Order: sequence, then structure tokens, then C-alpha cells
Amino acid sequence: MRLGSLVEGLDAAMSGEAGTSAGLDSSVTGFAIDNRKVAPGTVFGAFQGLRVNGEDYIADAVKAGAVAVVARPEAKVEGAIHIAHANPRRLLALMAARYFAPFPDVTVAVTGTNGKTSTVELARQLWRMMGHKSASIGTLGVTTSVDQVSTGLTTPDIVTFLANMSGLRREGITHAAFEASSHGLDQYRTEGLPVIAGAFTNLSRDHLDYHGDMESYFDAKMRLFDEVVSADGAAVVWADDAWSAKVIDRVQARGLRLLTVGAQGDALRLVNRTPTHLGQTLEIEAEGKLYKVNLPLIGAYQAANALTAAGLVIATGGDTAKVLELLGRVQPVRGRLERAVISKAGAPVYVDYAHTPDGLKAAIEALRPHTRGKLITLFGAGGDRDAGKRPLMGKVAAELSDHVIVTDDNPRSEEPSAIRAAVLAGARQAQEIGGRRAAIAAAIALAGPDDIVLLAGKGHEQGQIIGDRVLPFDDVTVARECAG
Ligand SMILES: CC(=O)N[C@H]1[C@@H](OP(=O)(O)OP(=O)(O)OC[C@H]2O[C@@H](n3ccc(=O)[nH]c3=O)[C@H](O)[C@@H]2O)O[C@H](CO)[C@@H](O)[C@@H]1O[C@H](C)C(=O)N[C@@H](C)C(=O)N[C@H](CCC(=O)O)C(=O)O
Ligand SMILES: Nc1ncnc2c1ncn2[C@@H]1O[C@H](COP(=O)(O)OP(=O)(O)OP(=O)(O)O)[C@@H](O)[C@H]1O
Ligand SMILES: N[C@H](CCC[C@H](N)C(=O)O)C(=O)O
Ligand SMILES: [Mg+2]
Repeated sequence: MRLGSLVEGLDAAMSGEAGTSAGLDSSVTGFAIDNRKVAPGTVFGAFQGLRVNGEDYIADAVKAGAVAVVARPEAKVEGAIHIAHANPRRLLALMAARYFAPFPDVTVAVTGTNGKTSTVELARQLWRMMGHKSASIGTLGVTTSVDQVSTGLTTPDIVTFLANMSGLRREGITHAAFEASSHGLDQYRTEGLPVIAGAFTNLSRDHLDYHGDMESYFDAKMRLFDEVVSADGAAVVWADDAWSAKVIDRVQARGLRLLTVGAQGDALRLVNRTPTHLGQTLEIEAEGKLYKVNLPLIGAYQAANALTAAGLVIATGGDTAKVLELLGRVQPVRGRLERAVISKAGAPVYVDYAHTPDGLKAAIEALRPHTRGKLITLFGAGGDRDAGKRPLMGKVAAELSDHVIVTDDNPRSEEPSAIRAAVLAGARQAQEIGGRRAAIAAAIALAGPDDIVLLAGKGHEQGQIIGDRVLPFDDVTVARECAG
């Protein structure tokens, strides 16, 4: 592909060879945002990061064969074409999207503090049951009905993201749902391609180490509706969150088609919700009719994600009655209220990915109606992440559980006992057991036949990150080993 066709019509200033026909005729062979991935013919995006300044690697990228560099006007580029823009991340996304097109015809995105993975996964399942070839991209990796490949991050970098989307299209995928994390939105990691609908799940405390305060965190998420979703696209908004009204204002200001879902929703109104032994019965009002759905997943939060996923499928052309009927047949989402084992004493042990105060509350409340005896909650907080959420997680767990065990969850570069102390500051009565395996064993040993054990924070994760080492660790496997 010629460089000229990748920049034509985009608002970018070019220097070096660019003004000449030779420059615009240069053949582009790929994109990279890391100089170590540059090959001859690559367009290199030089971004200022939190850790290092990508502009410091421009000379190395040129040496490796970069044909052009997308960077701020003040960056120094010699020996390649400088494509200058005040926001190089955004410009690179637009150019790379032209390079990697085409993409799946129907692409939707989900943002929110909690529920993104569950919602994209449930949307993928609904599409599949409707006969579409579908995929999701997010924390669980790139998932299709036949494959799951991990990318390491919830929202991979822009080049990986667009290359994956393009690859899915080549495999025949027509429908794709992806997670738009606040980091990803802030860093323009998931855009450039047409996104025909976006969804909002909820907003609560997380990632303030990165965003500073809740308003900035909210603004980062709102880029999905302000800029990423196509101007003629739709927004599906969970209506029962404290931030929902503000989201709706933004959506309406942009002029997107709005579908609200939840007890306060209009498109899918949740009229009633009754927990059953293996799931819950939902009564949903839509288009003037009342539908009854036997959702095979437990917990109010899973009902919320199921409704948001249904909203996305309906917003992109799905028939309402059919979509609601299919909700009765969805499969559980890996690591989200997953029942790992029943202990020798008879206590069910659940694994859940709750890693915020609000997530813990949602997970505990989901299990409470199923608990006859004690609810035993085990969790920790991640190192090198928002420290302010730690005591709040402790407080929620202590208030809503009958017994709390505070342990480790990816301490990363931090001292595990200091993280536990910060959590314990909000949960003074809690038991402290460093070392997650020993803690899980203790939690299970404590549980009688009427009790329930919740292992929170790691969900599907396959490792415990200690320092810069990732030690194999899977809550489900360890629970089975400790179950007796
Ligand atoms: C805080 C954060 O989001 N950091 C991500 C971000 O880093 P950054 O832009 O600040 O980059 P940097 O490391 O300072 O480097 C600047 C630039 O120089 C380039 N570089 C760097 C070194 C080099 O030798 N050569 C080179 O070219 C880098 O590719 C980059 O473009 O861009 C990098 C490249 O894509 C990511 O690897 C990195 O993720 C780090 C590892 C991370 O831990 N991110 C987490 C917090 C994250 O993003 N999490 C969210 C999930 C949150 C949630 O859903 O709850 C996610 O979407 O996964
Ligand atoms: N709608 C919801 N409301 C409140 N809590 C939720 C909701 N959905 C999920 N949770 C909680 O958050 C946890 C993570 O869910 P999920 O993986 O779907 O969210 P996510 O937004 O993708 O998270 P991440 O930010 O790590 O990518 C769940 O295990 C549950 O404890
Ligand atoms: N996407 C979240 C996942 C947290 C999971 C938890 N196990 C932890 O490591 O804190 C993050 O990167 O903050
Ligand atoms: Mg996720």
C-alpha cells in the first residue's frame, strides 16, 4: 500500500520526502509503535508514554527501515518522512485502520468499570446462536467459537488490535464486540475502524492511580461516545448506575441513537428479578410486551451484563423476541461466579474476578441469596494499581460477608504485607493469610455444608505476579486441590 493513500485527506503536516511524489509513493509494509518491531517499510508511531518517550527511539526506528514516523511536530525525524500531528496516537489509528481494513461488518464496543468482559462475551454468544460468525476481544483475549488467544492486556495496543480485527474478518467473522478500557480509550488503542454501537455498564472507583479523579476517569470513558462510535451509531446505556444520567447527556449531545436498559431502562426494562437455584428469572418489558427469561447465570450483576449484551445485539439489528429467548441459553463466562468445586464438607466454592469495591459488593450480593450458613470471602488487592481502593475493598467485604480472609493478588513490585495492611485498614476483624494457596486452603477448611466460599480477584487468571515473575496460579485448580 502507498503512503499517499494512507494519509490522503487526513489533517497532517508532512516533511522530509513527503512533499515529493517519491515520498507519497513509498510502499508501506506495516505499522509499529515499538521500535523493536520495525521492519523495512514500516510506519512508526512515536508516542510520549508514562514510562519513556517513544520519540527517543525514532533514530533506531529509521535505522531499522521505518519509511515514515508519525510524531508530534516538535519531534526530530531524520532520514524518513515526518508525519506531524499534535495527537500522533489518534492520527496513527486512522492511518493504520486504512492499512488493515476491511474489518468485521458489525463491530461494537463496551466500556465501564466492571462488566466489560462479561458483556462482550455474552454478545458474542448471542450472535453465534443467531447464526452469525462472531468474536470478542478483551481481557480473555481474542475469542471465537473455536479459539481463544490471549493478548495480555484488556485492550491491546492499536496495531495488535487492528491487525486482530482484520484477521477476524479474513476468518469470516462478521460480528465483533470489544472491550474499551479507560486506559485504551485514553491512549487511542481501539479505534479507526467503524464502531456502530457502544455500551456503558457502570462507573465506580478504580484506576485513580492513572486518571487522578473520578471526573477524569469518566471523561476518558466518554471518549467512546464522543468520538469512537460512528456519528450514525447507537449507544446502549445501563440506566441504573449513579453515572447513567451523565452518560445519557453525552450520548444525546452527540446525537447517537439511545437504548437504555435496566430497571430504569426504556428499551429493555427489567421489571422483576427472582433468584432460582441455578440462575434467575427475569421479567423484561420491551416494545410494549412482557417477556420472561430464565437466565442460567446467578447474581444481579450478571443479569445487568446480559441485558446490556442483549441491548447491543438488538441495537445492531437483532430481533428483540429472539434475542431475549436466546438469553435463556447463554453459557457462563469464565471466572465470573464460576463454581470451581464443592468441598468435601459440602460447601460450594466460587471463583470471581471482583477487583474493585463495587465488584466485590456485586459478587457477594450475588451469592448471598444462595447461602444458608456463612459467606466466607477471600481476596487481596493488586500491586502497582490504584492504592486508594484497598481499604474500600476491605470495608465492603467486611460489611457484607460473615468471614473475611485477606491474602495476595498480584503484588507485582510492591511488598505483599503492605498491600494486605492497606486492605485490613478497612476490615479490622478480617483474618490475614499471606500466600494465596494457604489462604484458599484455610477458607475451604473453615466452610461447613451450609456455607459458601468466594475466592475473588483473579477469575480466569493463570498466574500470580510477584516482582516481575509470573508464577503459575489458577484459583479454580487450587480450590479443587484444597477441596479435600
Ligand atoms: C499505563 C499503561 O496503560 N501503559 C501502557 C502504554 O504505555 P505508555 O504509552 O505509557 O508507554 P511507555 O512504556 O511509556 O512507552 C512509550 C512508547 O515508547 C515505545 N517504546 C518503548 C520502549 C522501547 O524500547 N521502544 C519503544 O518504541 C512504546 O511502545 C510506547 O509507544 O502502552 C504500552 C504499549 O501499548 C502498554 O504496554 C502499557 O501497558 C502497561 C504494561 C499496563 O500495565 N497497562 C495496564 C494498566 C492497562 O492498560 N490495563 C488496561 C485494563 C484496565 C481495566 O480494564 O481494568 C488494559 O486495557 O489492559
Ligand atoms: N454489571 C456489573 N456491576 C457490578 N459489578 C460487576 C458487573 N459486572 C461484573 N462485575 C464484577 O466485576 C468483575 C469483573 O467482571 P468483568 O470481567 O466482566 O469486568 P471488566 O469490566 O471486563 O473488568 P476489567 O476492567 O478487569 O477488564 C466480576 O467478576 C464481578 O465481580
Ligand atoms: N484490569 C485490571 C485487572 C485486575 C485484576 C487483579 N487480579 C489485579 O491484578 O489487580 C487491572 O489491570 O487493574
Ligand atoms: Mg475485562
